[in-house]
Amino acid sequence: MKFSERLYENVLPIWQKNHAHPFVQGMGDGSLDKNKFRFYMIQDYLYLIEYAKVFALGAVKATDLKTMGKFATLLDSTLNEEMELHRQYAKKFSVTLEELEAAKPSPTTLAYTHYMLHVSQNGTLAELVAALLPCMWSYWEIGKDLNSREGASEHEFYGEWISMYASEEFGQLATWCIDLMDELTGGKPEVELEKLEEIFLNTTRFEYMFWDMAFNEKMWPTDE
Ligand SMILES: Cc1ncc(CO)c(N)n1
Repeated sequence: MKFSERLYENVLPIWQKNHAHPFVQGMGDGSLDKNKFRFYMIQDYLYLIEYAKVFALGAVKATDLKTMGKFATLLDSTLNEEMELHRQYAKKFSVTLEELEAAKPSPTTLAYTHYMLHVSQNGTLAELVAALLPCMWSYWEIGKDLNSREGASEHEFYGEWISMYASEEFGQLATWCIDLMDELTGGKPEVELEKLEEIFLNTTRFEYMFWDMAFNEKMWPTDE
């Protein structure tokens, strides 16, 4: 069994919870409250600023030019394509770019991005890939799932989100990361694989928490 298949099997129950989450379901059937989506979009923008740095660190840790180039592509597509989607949504909500960048991260956004950056800065390239893989892979799975629903990708508001994450291009980037995970783990001892499994599980858990945070528009409980 490929290591990526083992990772997938391990977290499948959590991914099923992601797909069933009312935030995700609401994007699929178009019923999601736009204020919840607005909250999500701002937090996701802050998330992506930090996430992009993980790709930059991937380029630093890569040991060959091909891998380095691919991380550069991922960095570019995050900053200039994926975040452009968010900027377009922000426009629809009359949120300015200044407001977007000056927004404050929620505890979940802060915890998730700091965990990813901590692993990426202190760990091996395989650990960095284990941390970022659930992000790309689970969004692609959710995108494809929602895209398969009648009319979902044409929805006047959530259609663009669905089309981006279900796209061939996003899928190819996710597939590249899956293959890289398998390449980097070939012949690795079980103790190392278990460490990677735990990192993958942790960011998978954070993915679920991110949907939940957005649905509940959850900031610091101390400010409530
Ligand atoms: C929280 C989160 N995870 C993954 C992605 C996909 O890049 C995203 N945009 N946001």
